[in-house]
Amino acid sequence: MGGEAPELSEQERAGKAFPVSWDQFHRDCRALTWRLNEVGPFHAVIAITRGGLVPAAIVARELGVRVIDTVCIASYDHTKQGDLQVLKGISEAAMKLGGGTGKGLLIVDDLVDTGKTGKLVREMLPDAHFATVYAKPKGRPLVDTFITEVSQDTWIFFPWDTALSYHPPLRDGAA
Ligand SMILES: O=P(O)(O)OC[C@H]1O[C@H](OP(=O)(O)OP(=O)(O)O)[C@H](O)[C@@H]1O
Ligand code: HPA
Ligand SMILES: [Mg+2]
Repeated sequence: MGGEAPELSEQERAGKAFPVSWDQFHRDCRALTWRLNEVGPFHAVIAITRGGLVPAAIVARELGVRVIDTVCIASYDHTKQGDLQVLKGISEAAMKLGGGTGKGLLIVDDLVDTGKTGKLVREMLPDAHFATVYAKPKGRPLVDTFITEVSQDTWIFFPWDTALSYHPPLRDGAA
């Protein structure tokens, strides 16, 4: 009977919550672009889907880059990380722009956590510049430019994954 404890999701293990609003996310993406503007110019932006699509659009708009490609990777099923699956690689046209190694290309993602996703994309484009909006300590060494670091035991809630909802008063036991 019943002995096994239910496996905790990464989010449950994380413990701390870091909710990000659309407004905050937009400001953080603009701050990221200020830093990237010192590093570029870039021939193209490569968004790691799906989370990288939103910052990639904002960053590309600010930098005036109109060539945007995707690398499509699935790993987290809501909050649990499984094996990484590359559903779509980098296009031939973007590869050509980066001279086969990614030189002059800008890879964008919303965050690095363990760094597994970033590592895989870096292997595809070793000379590209890798930027994320947020970084956790384990993944941080993989990133060239980021804006905000949060602790490894923090779960970031993005605005496209969340909705406003009722929150009970502290007096009634709200955390
Ligand atoms: O550093 P890691 O531990 O690899 O985690 C970071 C990756 O995880 C999330 O993507 P996810 O796989 O959940 O897919 P999504 O972007 O489609 O939501 C996030 O957008 C990063 O791409
Ligand atoms: O902290 C996180 N928030 C949202 N998605 C994620 N994918 C890996 N880590 C995270
Ligand atoms: Mg992602």
